[in-house]
Amino acid sequence: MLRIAVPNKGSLSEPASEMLREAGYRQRRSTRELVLADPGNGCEFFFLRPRDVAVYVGAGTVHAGITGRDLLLDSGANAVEHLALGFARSTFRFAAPVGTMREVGDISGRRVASSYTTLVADHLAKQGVEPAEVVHLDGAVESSVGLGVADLIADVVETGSTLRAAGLEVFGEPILTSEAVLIRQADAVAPPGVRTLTRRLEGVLTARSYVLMDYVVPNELLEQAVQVTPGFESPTVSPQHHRDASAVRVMVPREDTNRVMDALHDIGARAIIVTSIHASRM
Ligand SMILES: Nc1ncnc2c1ncn2[C@@H]1O[C@H](COP(=O)(O)OP(=O)(O)OP(=O)(O)O)[C@@H](O)[C@H]1O
Ligand SMILES: O=P(O)(O)OC[C@H]1O[C@H](OP(=O)(O)OP(=O)(O)O)[C@H](O)[C@@H]1O
Ligand SMILES: [Mg+2]
Repeated sequence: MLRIAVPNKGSLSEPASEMLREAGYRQRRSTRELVLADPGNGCEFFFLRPRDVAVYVGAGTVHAGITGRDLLLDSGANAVEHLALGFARSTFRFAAPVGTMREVGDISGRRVASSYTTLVADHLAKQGVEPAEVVHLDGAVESSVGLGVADLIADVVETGSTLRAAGLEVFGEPILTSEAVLIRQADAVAPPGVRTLTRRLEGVLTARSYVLMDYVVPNELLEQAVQVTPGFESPTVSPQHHRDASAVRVMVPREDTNRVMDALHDIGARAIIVTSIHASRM
């Protein structure tokens, strides 16, 4: 039985379960359930605190798990990133009261508050910067400067609105860009179940980021049209029965859909139809 750890709370929890559901796995109905068997897929899901996922995966008591890249790096666990999952995207940054700090060197001799103290201490050590102290807080880190326990913070930034409300601004280069990731134990060969899980999640990522495009184009314009829609390897081209034209079917990045339709129409393609992909195995 494959054991998979899934965040039970916070920003990662809902989208992680949604992605697993899309990949064909059973997911819990109530947030009170902490373990869920999915015998049809030979899996068991453990709903754990997002911060603890890497600890279990690193110890080898579960085979894989979903967590944030930032949480994985902060954990120091014997686990590695296996597949980036494209949700809960954020940056991890230093921030200080507006107009007070410009670069990472300004942190020397200052107190930095964070929920990710290992990540911050490692980063500063690599930069050769010695803070006075790295203060560990559980959350609401933006309030720590106003309340006088730190001079600056290092925290997750998405829109930046929490920072602004606290009178803080980011400075220096981003420490990290993070997103949800599938992780597995370091230096262990992934069991077959993890390979299936990975393929299924990759299938969801493809279905989310590509559409299927069909169009009809006169044969003398086919090469021009195919240059606009090269697909993954090569588009599928079928002859039209009554005309000197071809029907083309090809995958197109979802974000390019309208630009590509306009370009095809300008070339002379017609009957351009876009379909969402429900599931895929590439
Ligand atoms: N506003 C946000 N936008 C995107 N990702 C976020 C945001 N806040 C936290 N994350 C990501 O979620 C993960 C943090 O998990 P955590 O359990 O702290 O979630 P949370 O949303 O902060 O919940 P809580 O603070 O209630 O425990 C990290 O990978 C972090 O990068
Ligand atoms: O840039 P923004 O869009 O404002 O988002 C970033 C904020 O979201 C998270 O906080 P969360 O709500 O998880 O509270 P926490 O600090 O208690 O974890 C994170 O810790 C930041 O505070
Ligand atoms: Mg949080």
